[in-house]
Amino acid sequence: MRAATSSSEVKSGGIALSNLQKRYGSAVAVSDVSLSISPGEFISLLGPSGSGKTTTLMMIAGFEMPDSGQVLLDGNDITRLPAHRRELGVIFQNYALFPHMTVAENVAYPLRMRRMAKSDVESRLRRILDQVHLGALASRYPHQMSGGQQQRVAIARALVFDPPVLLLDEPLGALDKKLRQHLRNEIKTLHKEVGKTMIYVTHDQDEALAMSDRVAVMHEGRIRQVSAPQDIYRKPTDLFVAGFVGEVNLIPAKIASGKLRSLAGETLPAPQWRGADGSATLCVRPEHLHLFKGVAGASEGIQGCLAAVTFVGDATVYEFRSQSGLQLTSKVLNVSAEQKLDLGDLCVASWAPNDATVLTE
Ligand SMILES: Nc1ncnc2c1ncn2[C@@H]1O[C@H](COP(=O)(O)OP(=O)(O)OP(=O)(O)O)[C@@H](O)[C@H]1O
Repeated sequence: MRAATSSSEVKSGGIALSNLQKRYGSAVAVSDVSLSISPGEFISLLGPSGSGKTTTLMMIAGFEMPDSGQVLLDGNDITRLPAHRRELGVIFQNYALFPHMTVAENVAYPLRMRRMAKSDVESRLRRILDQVHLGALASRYPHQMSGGQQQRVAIARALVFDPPVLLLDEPLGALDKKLRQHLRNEIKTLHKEVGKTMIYVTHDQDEALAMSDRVAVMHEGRIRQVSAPQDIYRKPTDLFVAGFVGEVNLIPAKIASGKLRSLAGETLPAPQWRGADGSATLCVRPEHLHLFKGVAGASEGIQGCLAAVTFVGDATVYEFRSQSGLQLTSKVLNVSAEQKLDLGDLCVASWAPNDATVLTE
């Protein structure tokens, strides 16, 4: 028999979005978004400004109604349910704490709204404040705390009523870089501890890659790819994703008889190609592109010369210009002080076949 719980049924936090569509006037903000999120998963919606991330999150939260499509929570259609009846935790960039309430009062607010018994409020409050390391600051007011501490209060307030899903809209956007990094680790740890489904909106690719089980990359209202962070970076399936996440060299190519050639006719190292002949773009990350000095006549790769060398601390960035005018970037970690290439050196740019991704439109 299932253990007795509070009034509502226990929810496990699985979310399914099915063909969600939202327009503002004639502008399409979200177009045909479908996504299945497992209970306990940490998923990021990543994309540039205006790509539809917040609108998607707001439709899950119930603050926006889709024009068509469905939002399911644990298999139940909640598309038309008002936000306050969805019982999902929501955290915004600007904390939205009540300035005249202490930390404890802010965090306890959702429980008081639900008319929870005072003793239960106290025990829940103590537990959640400990979890976000705010136990010692319970009687402070928001203006007496740093931005990072205020954001922790907002997280505690969203978690205190034990929602199955936490929706976070750029929660670290207002903080400086060091604090962002610190808090993203804290949120990740908290995610492991509480095991809630977390849906995290960000335009910061490092944040999305570092925190998520999966990343959904959005562009112009559509999801372009949903994959584990490693696959988003190593195996982009879409030109927008390849260019948006990390740095990449994009080399226009032609495929003939399964072989890839640059437009200047050079043979390009690439994984075995089994698709149709035609045009393609070969993607190779700067850290995978190697420059070999003076090997004119090499059987694979692109010939050219070194156009710029930039020392960036942990690495050196080499700008290479091919004989046909292509500009490519190679990044080499500075493991020794030795620099093997000089400006103007003739060299061949090449890479391991499996480090390249071939994309066709
Ligand atoms: N209330 C609104 N009225 C009119 N247009 C809107 C409204 N909300 C969003 N939009 C438009 O819908 C599109 C998607 O906006 P959305 O806020 O979802 O993008 P986003 O990816 O979250 O961007 P950002 O990172 O800048 O917040 C944008 O073109 C935006 O201008």
